[in-house]
Amino acid sequence: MFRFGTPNSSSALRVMMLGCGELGKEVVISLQRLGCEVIAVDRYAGAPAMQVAHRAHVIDMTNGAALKELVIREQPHLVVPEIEAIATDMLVEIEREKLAEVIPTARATQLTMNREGIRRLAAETLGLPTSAYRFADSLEEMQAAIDAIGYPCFIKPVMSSSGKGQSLVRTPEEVKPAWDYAAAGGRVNQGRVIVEGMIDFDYEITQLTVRAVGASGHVETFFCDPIGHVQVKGDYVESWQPMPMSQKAIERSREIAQAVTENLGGRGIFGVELFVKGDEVWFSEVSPRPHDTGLVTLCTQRQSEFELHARAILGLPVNTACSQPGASAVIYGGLEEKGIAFEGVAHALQVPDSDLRLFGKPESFTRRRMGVALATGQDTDDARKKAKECASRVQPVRGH
Ligand SMILES: Nc1ncnc2c1ncn2[C@@H]1O[C@H](COP(=O)(O)OP(=O)(O)OP(=O)(O)O)[C@@H](O)[C@H]1O
Ligand SMILES: NCC(=O)N[C@@H]1O[C@H](COP(=O)([O-])[O-])[C@@H](O)[C@H]1O
Ligand SMILES: [Mg+2]
Repeated sequence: MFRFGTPNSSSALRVMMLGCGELGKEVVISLQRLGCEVIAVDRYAGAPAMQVAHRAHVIDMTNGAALKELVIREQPHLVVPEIEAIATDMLVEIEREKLAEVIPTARATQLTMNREGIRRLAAETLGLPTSAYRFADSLEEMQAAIDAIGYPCFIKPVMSSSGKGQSLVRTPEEVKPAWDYAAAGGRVNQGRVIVEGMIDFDYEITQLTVRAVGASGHVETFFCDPIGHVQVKGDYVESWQPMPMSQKAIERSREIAQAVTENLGGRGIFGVELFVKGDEVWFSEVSPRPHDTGLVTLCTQRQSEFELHARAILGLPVNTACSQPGASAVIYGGLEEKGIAFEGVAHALQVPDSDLRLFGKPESFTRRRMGVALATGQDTDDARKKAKECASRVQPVRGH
């Protein structure tokens, strides 16, 4: 389907990454290995994926005009969104005018950048089980929504990720602070929130689902083994694969993942977030791109989620097999500082079967993810212990 060429020549297969964090960095490395020419774009200079791309641009990706101008100038074959906060209406225009192919589809990026779009699609159009939910544009409306849904419930800005602006509200006293926090924490301040009833799950998983060209010559659906994870303040701190599940829960998870990803369409990997209690499964949300909890696949799968994404978008065959149990543990910055350093790296890698990724983000924040420890083991408990030990030995310190 695509002609593979030589980067920086007229035969190049050009891919533009919109968003250049740790997830994009690994996708870019995979694309580079397949000889693509990669153009990295983000809102700040020196972002992780920029450091491994052919060239980089710093623009406001929520500015549609700036985005289109850059696409016209760079003429990528593929545009690959890596974050939600992008002018997705412009991606629709770019797709319609055939300026580039948008991964997985412009509509998928539009629906998933806003919690309202994907929630209404999943619950109302596809009839999938989700938490109870309502949307609100003011504190008064939010209070009314909470009165209808009941405590405890989650408040989230409609546009946010990694738990930013998210609160768990248990009592009436916590309502106003949750509204204020949502207004401050949304990636694009819209002043609109979703109120979600709390699902009392046993555990939660990410069902990585790949839409790629299969042996039939058509796009088919492929599933990875489930990934278990632990979230703190709405952000993932630990993940492991494979997560043991009942056969029924696995089947239900895959049915839900298939329904959502088929509707979103296109090619690429999707991180379908699900809550599980016994054999019952609820849909939470979906990323039409690699998922942070899927960093674990760097040590567990024949082809990591990043390699799978690169292959799928390029029309190449994929293999979703998990070859060994493994785990990942996040390394946070722990300090507010530019150009930080990391101590204890050699000591960390003395943990048997461990590995590390240090993302190279130019600036550290206390709760910014700066790296991840990976480890394999006899089983996921063993791997989790090793990954956590490895992560704990890495000490972010002032760089000067
Ligand atoms: N309705 C809910 N019931 C129970 N737990 C929830 C609910 N909503 C969110 N959570 C908890 O908070 C976590 C983060 O929520 P969510 O995925 O919606 O946030 P996010 O900002 O999109 O995060 P990310 O971008 O990392 O996926 C969930 O993984 C889950 O642990
Ligand atoms: N849950 C979504 C997620 O993990 N996204 C990843 O975090 C980066 C932003 O990090 P930053 O906020 O540290 O710049 C994004 O670019 C992406 O790689
Ligand atoms: Mg999530």
